[in-house]
Amino acid sequence: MAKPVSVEVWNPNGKYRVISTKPMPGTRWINLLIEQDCRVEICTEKKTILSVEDIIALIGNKCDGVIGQLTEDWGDTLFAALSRAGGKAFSNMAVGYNNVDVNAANKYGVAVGNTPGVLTETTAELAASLSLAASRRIVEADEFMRAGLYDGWLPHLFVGNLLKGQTVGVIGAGRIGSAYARMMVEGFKMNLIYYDLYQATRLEKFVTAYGEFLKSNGEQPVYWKRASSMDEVLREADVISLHPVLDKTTYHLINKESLATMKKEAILVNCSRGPVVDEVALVEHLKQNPMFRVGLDVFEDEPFMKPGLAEMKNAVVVPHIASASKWTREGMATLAALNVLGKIKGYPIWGDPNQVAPFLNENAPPPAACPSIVNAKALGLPVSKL
Ligand SMILES: NC(=O)c1ccc[n+]([C@@H]2O[C@H](COP(=O)([O-])OP(=O)(O)OC[C@H]3O[C@@H](n4cnc5c(N)ncnc54)[C@H](O)[C@@H]3O)[C@@H](O)[C@H]2O)c1
Ligand SMILES: O=C(O)[C@H](O)CO
Repeated sequence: MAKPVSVEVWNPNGKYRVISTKPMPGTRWINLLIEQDCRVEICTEKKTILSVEDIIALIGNKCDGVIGQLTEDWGDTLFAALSRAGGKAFSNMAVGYNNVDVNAANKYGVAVGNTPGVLTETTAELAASLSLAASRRIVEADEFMRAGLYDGWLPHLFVGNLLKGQTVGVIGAGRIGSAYARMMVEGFKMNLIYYDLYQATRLEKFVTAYGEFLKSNGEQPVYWKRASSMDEVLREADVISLHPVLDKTTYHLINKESLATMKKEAILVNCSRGPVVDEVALVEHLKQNPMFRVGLDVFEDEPFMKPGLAEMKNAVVVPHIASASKWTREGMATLAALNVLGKIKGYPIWGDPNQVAPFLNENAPPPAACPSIVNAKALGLPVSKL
């Protein structure tokens, strides 16, 4: 039998039992659930990553919905347990849902929510931060300073790359990739080359208009290009940032061969998912090419790094914090809670998961809809007319 798991309970007499596998930032998400007659149980176990057995114990015999995390393995076993407990709703507190077997959820009729939009700018800002940290060698220089090694200005000390006028490459120009591209183009006047399965029309229009604005001010304009292959981006760009979903088509998209295609002094940033990069090949490439630099927020075997990565001076590494701003994390919690609540209450699905602002307005009640359910079509759930 699974060990009991410690929880904090809110509104013990609520009609619907909703579980959150982790404490989440803010209190709005808790209040929204309580106002709609939910008993909210928040797992307070100390261990960071809950096992499938821990979550089965949390679900118990009666559970209407679960808010879970990207570190959890939501497959057949958990959806079967949730379904047995009468649950019909699950939401990841994340936009990515590669940890969720959506087919298994469909089999048990469980709606799967995610949290798009609210983390777009925050995540893009971290990708921009990593681009700068890597190009200007900020972490290396900080370590040098703290080690007491600075004994005076030198012409060669921590020389890095200038971004202005260089080319930024974006692989996966969806919400986050496009927001990052705009920051790099507008902030640093970089040219853009991107690769995506779909045309990023709004992004193209933005770069065209910004280029015209610069030209009209007598400045060097910026340009964009949609690449016909990922290799074109790898060959031409000076800074390359990865923003695709993780699926079969993007697993090890960056590998030994693709790394060899990139410029020797290029910068690679990954704020998508670790397995998009073959990390063993990356470590080898970093060893062979000391002027090649990376900024990584995500890792192939989180929470671990592949051997050798931690020793590489040309790598900047942070622990999957790209969406970690207060506003975003509270908003993610709210969207996840409203996905679960909406399904429990039988609400329809919000028409455009890219426009979630009405759910985030603290001064008005949220719309009676589920903000983002990824398997809405498969489950035949109705779309809101709001
Ligand atoms: N590090 C973090 O904390 C963090 C935060 C938020 C999101 N993410 C990751 O970023 C991903 C993207 O989020 P988003 O909101 O921008 O999603 P999105 O769906 O708006 O964008 C993903 C883009 O990837 C493109 N794509 C899919 N397959 C591709 C391929 N084979 N080659 C090139 N492009 C491809 C899609 O067409 C789409 O435009 C999420 O799925 C998640 O895994 C990570
Ligand atoms: O997919 C996501 O949302 C991130 O990885 C966590 O913010």
